[in-house]
Amino acid sequence: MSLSPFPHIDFRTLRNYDFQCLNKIPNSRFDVKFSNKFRQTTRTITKAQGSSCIEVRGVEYRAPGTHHNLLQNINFSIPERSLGLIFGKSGSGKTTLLQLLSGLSKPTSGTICIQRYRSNDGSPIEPPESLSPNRVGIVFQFPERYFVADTILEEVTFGWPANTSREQLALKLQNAFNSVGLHNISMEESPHNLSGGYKRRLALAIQLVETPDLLLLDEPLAGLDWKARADVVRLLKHLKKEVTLLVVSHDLKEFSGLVDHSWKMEMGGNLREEPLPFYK
Ligand SMILES: Nc1ncnc2c1ncn2[C@@H]1O[C@H](COP(=O)(O)OP(=O)(O)OP(=O)(O)O)[C@@H](O)[C@H]1O
Repeated sequence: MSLSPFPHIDFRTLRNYDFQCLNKIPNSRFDVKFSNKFRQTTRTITKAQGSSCIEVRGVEYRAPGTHHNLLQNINFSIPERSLGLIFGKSGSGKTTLLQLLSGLSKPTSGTICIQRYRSNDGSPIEPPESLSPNRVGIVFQFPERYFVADTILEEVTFGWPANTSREQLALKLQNAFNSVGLHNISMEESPHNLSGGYKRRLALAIQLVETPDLLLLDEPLAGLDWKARADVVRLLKHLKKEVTLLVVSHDLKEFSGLVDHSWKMEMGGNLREEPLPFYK
């Protein structure tokens, strides 16, 4: 029996997301889905977005072959290089939303715009630059279940285009591994032999080699012991200086020190802004 929560997705190809369906609009800023009011909605968003990395407006989702929406009129935005957290009961629709944001499924209506406003050296980009689809990374819940290779090197480079130069690859790997504190481990080791916390670091590194501007994380602390949890939280605190993070988690206390914006997903798929409870 497959453990995958997404049995329809071939995880072997996931790192080469097929986003072509999302690039229909020239200069579209990675607009996913367009209701009949698409043009009007897009104009409104352009005015409103300031320096947000992601703008979600009026997004609804109904799974194919079903009759009710799993997500209802979702609206939110996240500024660049900040950490947003979505919490809420099991079954409320959090993972479904991440799937839409990552392009794995398409909204029934509404728009999702992901843009970057600064270049890597921090200077502003004018006008805002469209993100190519591979600028969004996603780390699924229990990502280690989907490790497929015998060595860490193969795991990280799985699915990379054959024409990537060795120099390019080495540089990207070095940066990603430094970011997650994996620089001291052997690339020849099996990913399955790593500790729980190091497996999560590797899953993050796999996404970071692509240098995404937006990284989505589904329950990044699930199944880890207290030490590994603290480790991952520290790591994310460091990472949000480089990349915009959107985390789905039940672990509010652990994240309370690093969350910039938070939303609660209500049962039935309604998202509303809600500060985290205060923890001493
Ligand atoms: N393809 C689908 N067809 C019908 N219903 C679906 C489909 N995918 C998800 N659902 C339903 O949508 C609801 C939201 O699921 P989702 O996994 O997004 O919730 P969640 O908030 O992430 O839950 P958890 O915290 O347990 O991961 C659930 O009731 C689920 O059964």
